[in-house]
Amino acid sequence: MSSTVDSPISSSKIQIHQLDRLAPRSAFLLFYAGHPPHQTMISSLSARHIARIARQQPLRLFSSQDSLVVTNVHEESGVAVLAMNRPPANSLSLELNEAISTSLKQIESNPKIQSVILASSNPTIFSAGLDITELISPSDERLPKFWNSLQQVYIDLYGSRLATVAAIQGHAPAAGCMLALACDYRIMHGGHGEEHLPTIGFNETQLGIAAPPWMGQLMVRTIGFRPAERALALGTLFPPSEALNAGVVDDVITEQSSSESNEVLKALLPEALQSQTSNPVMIKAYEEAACYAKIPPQARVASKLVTRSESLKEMQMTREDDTQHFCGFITHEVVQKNLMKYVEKMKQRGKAKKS
Ligand SMILES: CCCCCCCCCCC/C=C/C(=O)SCCNC(=O)CCNC(=O)[C@H](O)C(C)(C)COP(=O)(O)OP(=O)(O)OC[C@H]1O[C@@H](n2cnc3c(N)ncnc32)[C@H](O)[C@@H]1OP(=O)(O)O
Repeated sequence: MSSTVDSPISSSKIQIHQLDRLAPRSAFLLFYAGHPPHQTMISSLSARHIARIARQQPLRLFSSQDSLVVTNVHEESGVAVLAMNRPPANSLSLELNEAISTSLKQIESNPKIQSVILASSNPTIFSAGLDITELISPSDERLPKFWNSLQQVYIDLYGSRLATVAAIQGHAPAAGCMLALACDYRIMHGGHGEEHLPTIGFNETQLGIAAPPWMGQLMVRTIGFRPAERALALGTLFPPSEALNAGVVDDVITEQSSSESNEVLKALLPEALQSQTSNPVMIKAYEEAACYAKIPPQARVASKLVTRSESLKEMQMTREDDTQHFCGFITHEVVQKNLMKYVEKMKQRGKAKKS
């Protein structure tokens, strides 16, 4: 038996072939069909259940509005998109970190996909870094779990078999910058006039904290020792042109979106990102991702291992110590005071903006 299900969240159609007999592979089947996956919800439905609903009515696996991450794959070009979707600022909570790792692994499990674009459904913020509320008066149980989930995102992104391209539409401070630096290629939007320039960098010292060694070293490996040493100490947030000059990003796109939407992007982007089909950062990110996807994968992955395996090994070896340092540091009284002050300032700024 074969039936087709109209997906409410993308224009793609899912072919369901003899789904009743594919119980253990149902999530895979949906994923291969190009449907944005959401592991929790998919795994909570049995294949038999899905098949029954599929015969009767359009299948709504999840709503893109309440997914922390939205994904889609375009097998023809070998490119996928993984977009963070946690309003208002894509700040990294335990759950968002886990969703990024899970979705990346799901994309990796499709042998037809060679590249992934890491993007944001927010057109002005790539990611605001760690969710600062995770750091204030944290519980003893959640804090190490939270940090572990961030380490895991780094390991998964930096060590991915996929070519990873960061489409940085807007701000990317601290751990938001880490996500971008863990990718293979970074494209940043040049901003809309001098007053609305997005920035990228490790601003931790401005919050009274310091980037952990693996994050700091990521900047060192990207822009070189001396510039990184200075940027880390000062907590520099680079506007686009400075980020390009320093080598924090590989490309800056200053042109405005055109009115014509790009046909490939229409097929590639998840519904939550359909407004970005004429966005020059996305267009460039797709071109770059497709370019990587054409390189013989074994050779591409081997070359990535040459530059990344040592630091990944080091990360694995020091991971537990890193978690202990982090928890000790964050729960220190002085650090807690600094963080509270910072959040207070952030809230005041938000209020002033709204009034
Ligand atoms: C020896 C070893 C020791 C190891 C020790 C380790 C120590 C820890 C290392 C941690 C490493 C990583 C750290 C981080 O990532 S910390 C987070 C850093 N991020 C920031 O500082 C960004 C703060 N946000 C901003 O500057 C702006 O919001 C931004 C430029 C991103 C966007 O500005 P915009 O004007 O467009 O938007 P708003 O400011 O109005 O923000 C919208 C709403 O989002 C909320 N928000 C923003 N950022 C965060 C955040 N990071 N966490 C939680 N919430 C955030 C903001 O409050 C607004 O909310 P409301 O709409 O409710 O007002």
